[in-house]
Amino acid sequence: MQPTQLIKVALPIPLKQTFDYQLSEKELEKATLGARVKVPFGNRQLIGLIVELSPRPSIDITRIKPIIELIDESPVMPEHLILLLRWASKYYQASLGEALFSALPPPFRHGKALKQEKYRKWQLNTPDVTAENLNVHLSQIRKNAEKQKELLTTLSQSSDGIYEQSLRSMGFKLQQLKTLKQKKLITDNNVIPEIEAYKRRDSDDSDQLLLNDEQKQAVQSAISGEHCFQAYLLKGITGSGKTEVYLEIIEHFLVQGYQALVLVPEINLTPQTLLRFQARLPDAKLVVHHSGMNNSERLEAWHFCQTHRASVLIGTRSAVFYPFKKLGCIIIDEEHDTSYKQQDGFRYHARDIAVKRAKEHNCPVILGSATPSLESYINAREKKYKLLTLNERPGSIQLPQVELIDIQTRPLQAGLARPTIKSIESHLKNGHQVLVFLNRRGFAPTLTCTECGWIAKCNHCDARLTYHNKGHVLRCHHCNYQTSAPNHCQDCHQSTLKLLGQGTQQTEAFLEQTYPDTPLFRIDRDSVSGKHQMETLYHQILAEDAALLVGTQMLAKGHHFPKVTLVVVVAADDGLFSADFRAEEKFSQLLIQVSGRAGRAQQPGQVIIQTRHSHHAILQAISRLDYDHIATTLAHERELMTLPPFSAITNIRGEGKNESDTFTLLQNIAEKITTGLDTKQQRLVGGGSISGPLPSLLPRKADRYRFYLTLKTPTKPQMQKWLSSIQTILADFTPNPQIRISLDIDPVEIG
Ligand SMILES: Nc1ncnc2c1ncn2[C@@H]1O[C@H](COP(=O)(O)OP(=O)(O)OP(=O)(O)O)[C@@H](O)[C@H]1O
Ligand SMILES: [Zn+2]
Repeated sequence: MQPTQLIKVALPIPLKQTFDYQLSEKELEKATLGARVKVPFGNRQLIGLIVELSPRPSIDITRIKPIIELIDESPVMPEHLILLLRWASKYYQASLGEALFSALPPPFRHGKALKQEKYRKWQLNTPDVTAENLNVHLSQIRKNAEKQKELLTTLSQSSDGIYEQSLRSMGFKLQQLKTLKQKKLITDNNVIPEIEAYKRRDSDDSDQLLLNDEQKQAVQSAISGEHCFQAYLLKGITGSGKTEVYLEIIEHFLVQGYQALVLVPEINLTPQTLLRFQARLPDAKLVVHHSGMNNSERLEAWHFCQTHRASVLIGTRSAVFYPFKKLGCIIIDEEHDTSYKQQDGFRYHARDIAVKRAKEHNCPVILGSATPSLESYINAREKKYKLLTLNERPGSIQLPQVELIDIQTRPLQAGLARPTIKSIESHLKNGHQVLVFLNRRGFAPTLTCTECGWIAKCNHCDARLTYHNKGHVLRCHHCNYQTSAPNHCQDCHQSTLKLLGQGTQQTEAFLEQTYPDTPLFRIDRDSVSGKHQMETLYHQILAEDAALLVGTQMLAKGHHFPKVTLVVVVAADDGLFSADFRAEEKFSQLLIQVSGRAGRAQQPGQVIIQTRHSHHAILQAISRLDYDHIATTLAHERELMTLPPFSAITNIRGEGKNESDTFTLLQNIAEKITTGLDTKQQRLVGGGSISGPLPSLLPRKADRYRFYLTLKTPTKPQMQKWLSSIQTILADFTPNPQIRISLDIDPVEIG
């Protein structure tokens, strides 16, 4: 066997290496990088991706097994994407195979064949067969094979071939094509259908808004670099028209024949967003990617991007891995949103990958937000990203007035203070809409006994059970355990049970009772399932005048409800005090986003934030909607404590059924890592430190105990060096099926 008949294959398994297989000569002719193969692996058969042709063998050549089948004759994944995922799998310490296969649409993972006929063109086998000598060849075809003759004649009339799809719609069969090919009369090749160039529309079109000066300036800066890499942070207050800026930038690149990738958090990929893009870019071939799509939709979207038949892809996190022919720009909307971080399996950060990707494609990337992540904030401050700012809302629209109402000593009704209720009343009376925000579903988060202090807790998690009035049940929001709600205390058996705290159902019940004639819409994960329902609700809300909207962040982020003039935050303090060093950042981002839903059209907006800590500096700054102050303060604190972005961290998580075994395993890993650091390595990793094991924020979830270790180094490259040197240490801990160890690089959440 020649080494040239070998390939390296990445398999969707946690093992980090790639595997050698051999091909027959015939297979070798057809094999390409990025094509799939079916291979034997132990006593299983797996689908893998070819990541190297003719490599040097990594094991004794006689032990290399042949593949079972070559599935594709053209790549399902282009080379540039394989390179990107190779980098990402290294950075995030995942196996290359797992990274590649998590990027591919699911049907590809299961070995489904790539549909080629749409793109296959057939023509005469020139120069042997031509229109001039056609009769000679026709006479070689069997007399009664009329269809074959007709097919050959048809092909002779087209100089550059005919798509297989067109031939089939003319009534020709695949078998006839194959027979003529066997006779060497015709040939086929895969071609990419041309797409029409995008045409800029007249600027007097009604869908196109006249940008204000700030917007114009932002667009100008972002397109001035033309086609070369530059990251921009578009910091624009809520309702300042960031989307219009994105659209203008995208159009600039479409006109030049480029494609655009737009990443949005799951919650923002609403039909309104799509309509807005379609209305503004009517000639753009738009495709979407989100978790609710079925397999064939995903496959089609993938094909369309790969062949440049789609010019704009709007998608959630994993859209960052779509193949593009000619990528012109990347937009990351609400770049601070933590849903860009994948929280299990291949734990990548789509924002960071997108920036890397823009570098590879040599194109600009625009990160937009009213409340940028501290990472991007600092990158802009250090001039790594160019800062573009929008400080005003277009037209004469003002930012809302924010008022803090201290509820420490006030009587509350269903969590609402008297002045809050009064304001709600006055906005409703004026025919406006009120959005009541409460980041907790269910009726009440705690059921307790007033006699003995018993609290209803989940049997499987370290968490309280939430009472849901629908069905009179207690439910765990972490593992979905559910039980019917007791009428007596489970400890002292007295009927002295009491519900504490508010969830959306309780606020809904109270408001429904108080304003029986006002339409009320509750929007949370229990009441709204799926995009269509949200879409219907959205239209109903738009059609109403005075109305009450009660909901969780599902309602509070990214939406544009023009009639909402009052936003009420029922309980602001959840999340202000937490062991998570990012808690204050996330808290401020959410509250400023929620506040930004008020007064987005002509009517001025008002925001009421109820809190028990109205003097807290963060809440004070939120009430001025002064995110800059918050970001600067938090950045200063992080710098003092050398926390990210002023250092790099990695969490090594352990999850197991037995608490002490899990703890001990992590402790042993920590010890091994510490003793493994000789002085030279110490220098290399900049005196990196390791802490823990500590219990996760939720120490037990679904009967598994969770601990984590934290590695910290001054910089990301140092972290990368350290991680590659401790790989063998981690691999040495024989995989214990009872305990799962995973690495989370640049984590956004503690456990
Ligand atoms: N130049 C403009 N002239 C008039 N209206 C505009 C202009 N730019 C944007 N708008 C309108 O302002 C509203 C808010 O714009 P958009 O949704 O783009 O803001 P945003 O910055 O993305 O807001 P958020 O971050 O709060 O989601 C929209 O209704 C939009 O049509
Ligand atoms: Zn639970």
